[in-house]
Amino acid sequence: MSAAEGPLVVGVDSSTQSTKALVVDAATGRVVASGQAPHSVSSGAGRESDPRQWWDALCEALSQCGDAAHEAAAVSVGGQQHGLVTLDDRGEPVRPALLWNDVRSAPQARRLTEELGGAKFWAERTGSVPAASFTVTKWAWLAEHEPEAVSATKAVRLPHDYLTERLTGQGTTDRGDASGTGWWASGTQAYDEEILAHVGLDPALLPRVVRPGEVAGTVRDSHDLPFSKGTLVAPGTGDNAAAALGLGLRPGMPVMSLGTSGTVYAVSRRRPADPSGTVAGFADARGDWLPLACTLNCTLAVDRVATLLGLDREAVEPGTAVTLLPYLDGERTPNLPNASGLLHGLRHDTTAGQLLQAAYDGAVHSLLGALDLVLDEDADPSAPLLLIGGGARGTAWQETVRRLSGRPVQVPEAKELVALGAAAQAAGLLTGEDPAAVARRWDTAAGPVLDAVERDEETLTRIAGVLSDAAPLLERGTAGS
Ligand SMILES: Nc1ncnc2c1ncn2[C@@H]1O[C@H](COP(=O)(O)OP(=O)(O)O)[C@@H](O)[C@H]1O
Ligand SMILES: O=C(CO)[C@@H](O)[C@H](O)COP(=O)(O)O
Repeated sequence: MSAAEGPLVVGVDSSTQSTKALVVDAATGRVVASGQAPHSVSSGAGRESDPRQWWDALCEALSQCGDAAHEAAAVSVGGQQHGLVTLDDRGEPVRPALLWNDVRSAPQARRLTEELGGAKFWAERTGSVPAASFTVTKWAWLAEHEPEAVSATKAVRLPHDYLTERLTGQGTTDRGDASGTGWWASGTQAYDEEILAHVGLDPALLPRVVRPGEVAGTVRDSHDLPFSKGTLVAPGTGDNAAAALGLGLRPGMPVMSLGTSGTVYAVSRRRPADPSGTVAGFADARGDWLPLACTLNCTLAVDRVATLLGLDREAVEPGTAVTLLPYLDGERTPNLPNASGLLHGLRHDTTAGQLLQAAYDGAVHSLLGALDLVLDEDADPSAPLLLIGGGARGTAWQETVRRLSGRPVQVPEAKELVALGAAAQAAGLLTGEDPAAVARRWDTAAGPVLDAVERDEETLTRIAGVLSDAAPLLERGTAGS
């Protein structure tokens, strides 16, 4: 492989299932080395991971990159959003982190919304109506169920903050990830002392919010760190905000990400505030906004249906009249945290491949229902939908999105847009450039565009009908759940 033309930077994506690291030539965007290592997530009632696993996975992913990682001049960490990391006075996790897809805090989400002025108050104040994913609801759940853990907590972090702090020794976060906590006011762009006081969280336990383009710190002097001492550390951000950087997004360009979570989002110049709660009014990692809707059931849920049917994930068959709402983990969009999966319309002649197609349709329907809401009114409706995340590699996902959206679909050739976005942020620290401009210079969004096909309104209407008719069942949940 030829020598790099510019300094090397490292971008990290610490997502739900694994950590990916890329070593990138800052001059050209060429990926010089890459690594990946998995994490485990608890099953059963909650979704938890030990943050130390993320660190071990980061070190493993970087060791797969070889010497290149040690030569990096700057690094940035993107991470799964919302997770509640509680640290003791030695900086060790008090308990495993409560992840974004843990729905146990749904009652606290409802209660907090009511106690502090309702959905409109929250949307105007923080940009979002808190669902069970938001960190503030997890803190309230912990206070109620494990008060001893709350007493032992001396620092509260998000997943990307935890990793950044292990590199620099300093507690920092950024506006993108802070905006998913529920205790960051989007109007003032600062921690919201009223909300914090309401949930009994001392602001002194929270990390400093580093500004876009500011250095979060430098790598500490310690022999067991995977970088050289003094390497610059960028603010990092949440994984969706990192992917927005990695695509060099401009307002009006819609993205659909298919991973453990499904997300749809776009960059906006206007601060979002959706009192219906469908759209989370996140900040992006630059200075704009990132209205976003997120589902809990995406690739893992559809893969699970394929496994149950004994099928390869691509073995879909057309012509289904079956509706499958794949809410295996409860759901956030629509907001049905107690829901489970639901099947309707099964006949003697239904094939396994049609059932699998119904699972894809159900997962994509939830995301498309929110797409128009995350786009500004003046966005071009014919702009291609950028399809990213692990699922974007799959033909069945691509074709389902194309058929149900009626839009052209662009699949970037670059696989790891979150890690690339983090790398672009690290490169921006070195060159002084806007990270999104860096990504555009690297041409990271380039990839084939699949032409639009006529939108399958019949399927969308059928799914919406089942969803509406089954609402009481989906709200109630199943016995024992
Ligand atoms: N070729 C493929 N076709 C369809 N799905 C895929 C393919 N490769 C990976 N996936 C899916 O991608 C998911 C992982 O995507 P990723 O975006 O890395 O997830 P996360 O960021 O949530 O950890 C897996 O659940 C898997 O189902
Ligand atoms: O909760 C959200 C967004 O609000 C999720 O998108 C998480 O950020 C997890 O992302 P993945 O691990 O699925 O990429």
